[in-house]
Amino acid sequence: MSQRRISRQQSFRIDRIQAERIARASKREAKAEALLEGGALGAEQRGRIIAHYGVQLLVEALDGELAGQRFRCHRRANLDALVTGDEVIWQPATEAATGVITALLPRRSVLVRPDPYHKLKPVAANIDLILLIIAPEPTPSAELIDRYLIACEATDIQPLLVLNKADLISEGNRDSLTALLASFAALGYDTRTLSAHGDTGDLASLVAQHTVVFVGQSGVGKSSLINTLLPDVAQKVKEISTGSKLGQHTTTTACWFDVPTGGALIDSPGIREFGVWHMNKDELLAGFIELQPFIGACRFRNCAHASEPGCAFQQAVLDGHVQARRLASFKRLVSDIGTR
Ligand SMILES: Nc1nc2c(ncn2[C@@H]2O[C@H](COP(=O)(O)OP(=O)(O)OP(=O)(O)O)[C@@H](O)[C@H]2O)c(=O)[nH]1
Ligand SMILES: [Zn+2]
Repeated sequence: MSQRRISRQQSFRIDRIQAERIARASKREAKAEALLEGGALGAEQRGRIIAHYGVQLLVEALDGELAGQRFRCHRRANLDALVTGDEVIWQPATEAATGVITALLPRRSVLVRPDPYHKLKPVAANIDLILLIIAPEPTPSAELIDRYLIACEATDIQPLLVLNKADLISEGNRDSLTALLASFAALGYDTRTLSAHGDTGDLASLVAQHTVVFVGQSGVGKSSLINTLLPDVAQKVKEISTGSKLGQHTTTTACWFDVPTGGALIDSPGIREFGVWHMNKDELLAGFIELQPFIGACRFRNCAHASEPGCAFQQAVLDGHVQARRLASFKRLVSDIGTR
């Protein structure tokens, strides 16, 4: 992936948008402080961020008599960025279905992506399973899968590699697809083969036990899988991504969907692109889990893992501990960031 270069004109635009954002932020925080000073708020309790509505956040109450109900909330000034999936402390206000968020509870995981200034911004929190979807068509690229997995490793969220469109497996592609899945299974990644249009295997029960996101390249069947598993949700995601109901602010922010059978889905166009974002050299290396035991074992400290004598990575390939394709992929990704 190449970093986007920002033209002068674009950068003025970004500065203006940023200034507007700051102005809006101080306004919404002033509102939260006014509500807090007013003193007419209900008891502090736990809630979860479900979506962003422009300056307000939609919070679902997690405890007590309000559990399951949703409240449009302002946020205190001193809070860090809040994202969908965050668990928070909030207080209901006197106006119906509104409230104030006063604290962010610790995150179990967070997905981040770079903003136009290359600063990493959180986009969703507390996800515990990434469903990385591939399919016979579009033809899967092992290197693209590597990149998604690197991004997963950087988040500490468990990935599951799912080959969708099993009905399109034929004599012509069976061996290569089987080998592809096996090569990632050999690294320790869990895999599934299923079909959004047919047998979805244990996907429903997996989703029911987790907070999941679906990622993968365009056309692999993410929408179809969501549609098969959660028909109501698929429709809502569509409305959000076209911005038809909730306004333009929601087009890039993630939304939380409770799954009727348990578990939840967080989805947005931005999240679906997860994994093709910028990564630095340390993250790249950390993302190749099978290389970890060999880090620091090369003879030369600045080893490029090419043809140097005493390269532990090359030796690991010769010894059958590391796949040659994966080492080549790692080196290509490192050289890509070096030339940007
Ligand atoms: N044969 C077959 N086709 C499928 C299956 N799942 C999805 N498709 C088809 O693949 C195409 C793309 O599916 P989508 O669900 O739109 O893919 P997506 O990953 O959501 O694509 P983006 O929205 O572009 O990210 C559609 O024509 C689907 O009908 C499947 O299991 N079998
Ligand atoms: Zn080396």
